[in-house]
Amino acid sequence: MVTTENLTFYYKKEQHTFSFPDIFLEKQEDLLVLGKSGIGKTTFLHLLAGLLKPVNGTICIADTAINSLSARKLDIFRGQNIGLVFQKSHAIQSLNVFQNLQARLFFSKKAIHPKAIDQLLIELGLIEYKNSAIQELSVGQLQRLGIALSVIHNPKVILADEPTSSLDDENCKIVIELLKKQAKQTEANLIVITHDHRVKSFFSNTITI
Ligand SMILES: Nc1ncnc2c1ncn2[C@@H]1O[C@H](COP(=O)(O)OP(=O)(O)OP(=O)(O)O)[C@@H](O)[C@H]1O
Repeated sequence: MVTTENLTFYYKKEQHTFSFPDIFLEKQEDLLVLGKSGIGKTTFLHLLAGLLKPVNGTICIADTAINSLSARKLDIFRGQNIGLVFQKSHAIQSLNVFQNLQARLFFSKKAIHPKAIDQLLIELGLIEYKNSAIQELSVGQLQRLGIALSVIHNPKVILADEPTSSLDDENCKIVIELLKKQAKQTEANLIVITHDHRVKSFFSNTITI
């Protein structure tokens, strides 16, 4: 469950103040956040992820008011409960695909059955790249690895920032369907922010900021 109330934020006091609409997502509910370039979509996502602190308002994820947590507790909460998908995968270049997933699990302090990594790689069409170097992956494969890295620890919320903007139509569809499938399997909320209107048809719950 994800709720926000009266969220405002500014980068510097003398700069523009962002006011974001309240959201109320029940368990497993998806949300697509649309808005033109520069309007504050990434800022909103970073607030939801606890990477930025709101000036006013509250953010509640899985019954936890994340803006009231200390920096240390917030880091732990994020590591365990939030999956972040970026436009480009943030994989560690010196590790292979499997090692990246192991590292992600290590940092989230969550244990899963070793076979669960293989299962996820099968679902994301990456099993044959399990021992590949990151540099050997295509853009679509890298984006699918980004999804694997964001869901391997079974987060309560998956937050995706422009996950499709560098992808062709076919990979755009694959990535959105995989995100939705993974969210469903782990009973997570999925929040996608984008200005890519191709994504609109996949979501019934949409807000524009
Ligand atoms: N760290 C920062 N310091 C100061 N201003 C910032 C910072 N990050 C973003 N901004 C400004 O805040 C505004 C909103 O940025 P944000 O990235 O949230 O927009 P966006 O809607 O995600 O844009 P896009 O769709 O182009 O990625 C922009 O004007 C941007 O220049």
